[in-house]
Amino acid sequence: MTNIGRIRTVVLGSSRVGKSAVTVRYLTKRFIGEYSSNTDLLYRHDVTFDSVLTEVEILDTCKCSTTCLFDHIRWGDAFVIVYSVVDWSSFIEAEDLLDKLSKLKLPSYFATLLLGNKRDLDHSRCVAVDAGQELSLRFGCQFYEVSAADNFAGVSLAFHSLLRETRAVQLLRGLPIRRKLGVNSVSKVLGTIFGKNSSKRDRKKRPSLSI
Ligand SMILES: Nc1nc2c(ncn2[C@@H]2O[C@H](COP(=O)(O)OP(=O)(O)OP(=O)(O)O)[C@@H](O)[C@H]2O)c(=O)[nH]1
Repeated sequence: MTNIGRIRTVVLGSSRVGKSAVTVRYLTKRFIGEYSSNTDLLYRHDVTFDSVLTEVEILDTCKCSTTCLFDHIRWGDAFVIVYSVVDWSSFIEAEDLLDKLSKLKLPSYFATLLLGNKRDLDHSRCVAVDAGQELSLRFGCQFYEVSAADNFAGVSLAFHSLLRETRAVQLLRGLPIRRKLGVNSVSKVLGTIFGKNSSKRDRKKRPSLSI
């Protein structure tokens, strides 16, 4: 099994949208109704998927200043932006967070998941699924709607999907930069190898082996 290192995940969003609920649901499979915490909490756990062991750190944030938000953005490789489907203002805040993220970090350095929580409260819903989908398309991030209260599978699927993408982003960033060859350059290289493009003068210069 290969260990490719660490993924730092930050869970952001308005207060009371269920940031702690989704984090704890993902980590323990349990739903705990009330969390009394007014500080950020850092969790660590190891995940194995596709036979690769990865150390995952998850920072469950609480409301913080702009400076502290910038620190979180700098720190993270993966971001879960949570809103509640029954709270329109939390959706607006999610949009604002996505905007800040896209302005402060290069796309090759992170992956993002937009997570609409509390879908079990469908009767009081004020954020349509389409609105979430459109927002995620605008910012090129993943999108899931879940209920931390009702369902472990959805939360788990959403986190795993984000972690997979983050790992891919990290792997891509680790690749050596190669000079990109355009179509013309490729045909030129092939022509040089097979001698099709070379002029008469060039042909004379080509090394030849006489026995
Ligand atoms: N119905 C329903 N309630 C939920 C769900 N997830 C969380 N809650 C409830 O929403 C409230 C807030 O949940 P938290 O997980 O503490 O939310 P938070 O975003 O971490 O809140 P802060 O730490 O205050 O920012 C609690 O009463 C939870 O029981 C859900 O999926 N469905």
